[in-house]
Amino acid sequence: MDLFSELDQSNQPKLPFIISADIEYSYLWHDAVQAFILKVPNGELMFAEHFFNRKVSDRSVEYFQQNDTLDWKNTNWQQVSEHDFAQIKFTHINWQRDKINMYGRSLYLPRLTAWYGDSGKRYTYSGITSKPNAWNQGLLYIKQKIEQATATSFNSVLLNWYRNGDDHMSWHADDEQELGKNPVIASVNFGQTRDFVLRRMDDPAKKIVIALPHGSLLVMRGQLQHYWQHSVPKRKKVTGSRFNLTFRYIV
Ligand SMILES: O=C(O)CCC(=O)C(=O)O
Ligand SMILES: [Fe+2]
Repeated sequence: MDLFSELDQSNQPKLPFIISADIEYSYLWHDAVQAFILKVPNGELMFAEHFFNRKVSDRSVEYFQQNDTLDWKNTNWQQVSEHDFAQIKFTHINWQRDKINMYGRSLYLPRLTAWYGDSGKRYTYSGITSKPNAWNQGLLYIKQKIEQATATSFNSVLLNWYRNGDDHMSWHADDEQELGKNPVIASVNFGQTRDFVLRRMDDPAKKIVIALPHGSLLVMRGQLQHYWQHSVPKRKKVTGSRFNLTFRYIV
């Protein structure tokens, strides 16, 4: 019996990801930050399942939805009409219902979005170029915690609000030029748990599925955006809201 290998394993929690059998990977548990570091071909992920405590996480869900019109706890946001939504003034977050052009038709994105960042930075996502909203206290609090844990500085954040399991994000890579060559992207999650799925660009059957719960942090880094795509698929059984914040550094 190899006593020492057994000791090592007993210290290391099991990685809570579903990984296709033909992906070569290795991981370690980083006790100081209570996070897994996963190395996959052409990239690295860091995952802290309980990065923000319950109090901060619950408060964030409230903070993002506070508004002058509707009781956020009892609102089915998916059913608020375009007209009604446009009348609502959110207290902290300037939520948008963005439209994109697809094959000459204008369609709503299947989620709400907001972009915050240092002034003077322009950013393009889903073909939309926008100017950032100015930082507020809540977002700066979250940013500062993420910067400490990742030893990285960020100057912008894209917020996504998935109102229920119908809202989703299609396959893409965060490979916009303004993010630089090998960006560090830190993704923070509040509200309903949703699956985040990665797949190899050269072999889309190779997948990694990560359930991202309330208060979790997932960091993507290395060459990942050049070799892997990611998505947030529909989940019919999910009825409530999920908020995702991806912190980025715009060059
Ligand atoms: O909601 C998520 O977990 C992913 C968001 C994302 O991929 C993005 O904003 O680029
Ligand atoms: Fe992305």
